[in-house]
Amino acid sequence: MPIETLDDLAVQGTTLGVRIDINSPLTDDGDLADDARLRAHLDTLSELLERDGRVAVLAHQGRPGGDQFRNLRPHADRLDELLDAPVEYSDATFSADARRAVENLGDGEAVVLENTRFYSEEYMQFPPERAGTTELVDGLVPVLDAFVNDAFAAAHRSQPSIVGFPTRIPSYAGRVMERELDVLGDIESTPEPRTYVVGGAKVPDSMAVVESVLERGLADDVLTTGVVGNVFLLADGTDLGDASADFVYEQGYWDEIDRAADLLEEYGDRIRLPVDVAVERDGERHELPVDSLAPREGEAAMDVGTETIDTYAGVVRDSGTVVLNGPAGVFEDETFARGTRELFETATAADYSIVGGGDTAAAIRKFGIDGFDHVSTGGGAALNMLTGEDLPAVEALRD
Ligand SMILES: Nc1ncnc2c1ncn2[C@@H]1O[C@H](COP(=O)(O)OP(=O)(O)O)[C@@H](O)[C@H]1O
Ligand SMILES: O=C(OP(=O)(O)O)[C@H](O)COP(=O)(O)O
Repeated sequence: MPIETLDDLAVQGTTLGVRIDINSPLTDDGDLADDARLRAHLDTLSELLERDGRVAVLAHQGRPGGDQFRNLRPHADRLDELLDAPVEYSDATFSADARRAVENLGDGEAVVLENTRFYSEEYMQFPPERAGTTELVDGLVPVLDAFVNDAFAAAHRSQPSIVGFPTRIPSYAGRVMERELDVLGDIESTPEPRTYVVGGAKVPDSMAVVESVLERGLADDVLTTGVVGNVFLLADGTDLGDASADFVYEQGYWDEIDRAADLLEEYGDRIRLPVDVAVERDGERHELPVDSLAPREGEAAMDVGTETIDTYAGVVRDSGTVVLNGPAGVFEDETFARGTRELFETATAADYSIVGGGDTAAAIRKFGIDGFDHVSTGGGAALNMLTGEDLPAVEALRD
């Protein structure tokens, strides 16, 4: 069944729940460090407001327990600056206060409701029917006429605010969702050979994708960087030192080492591991080859090393298609930004390049890199889509 879009929605005077993904890097003070994801949704939001809709924005920020798990006030303030319409902030998500804030909207006005993940069920995965009976959905449905899902970056999560509303009220894809589905829908026709560069810190997501693209023969090469690369190195028997291993353990990713070992056994010829890594020693970047690693106490692998960058860059340059998700190191710290900056720059040289992810997009903007064929708002979502997997958000809009 085709998905309905904003072209199919009579917007004027209707109250819309609009799920967007403005999950962004924050400063230590909780301010926005990058607003790329907010800007990405401006088309959808301004269109709905110009068409005299009443917009209740739903969004998440961070993960429970993480240092990026904060309220959405800075996001609301920034949207208020960026949009040509009044945007209020409500510190409630689905309570009577939230409903009041939504009911008080006039035509062409918006309110940003509080971080959906402040509510515990929102961080669980449910089948759509069950998601449609959660408190969040139940609480808001009485004050909404329709739902718009523009949160492509969270489309791989079967969470209440993503898949619940379409079981209850008419639902539509926003402009970001529509564009991403168009561009990413057809990976099998992109030029070969295809190289997937996976990095960043969301190891289970990356592992699932690596498994899928190798199994389906979509990837000719998988280049591992970031924490993902560290996990593969640990799986390969490299002693990365306690600091790197503790980091993986603290994130709860210990099982991923076994998974990486299985993947190396089955597809080792197509998976590349870093041959050197960078640690901080005496306040400076210090590179260590992995075959003679001697990290000292407290030294964690924070970036891929120069030899790895050069080898990977060669593979990337010769690729027909490069799909890239996740920074190669702790790019926020200039000492460890080299791997990310150089690999990302090289990726623009491939015949066809797709990059995605919140932090990935932030890194691209930080380093001023352009020339990618498509910069997706989603990281995990884009990769999932590129594996041919169904995205729960899209299935929910279809049903
Ligand atoms: N070796 C590393 N050790 C610790 N953190 C890392 C390392 N490499 C990358 N990171 C971190 O990964 C984070 C981004 O990961 P992720 O959220 O998976 O990316 P994206 O949002 O693009 O999908 C960044 O904050 C970066 O500092
Ligand atoms: O940042 C996101 O995904 P990404 O890191 O894959 O780009 C989305 O907001 C989804 O967040 P989640 O991975 O905590 O569910």
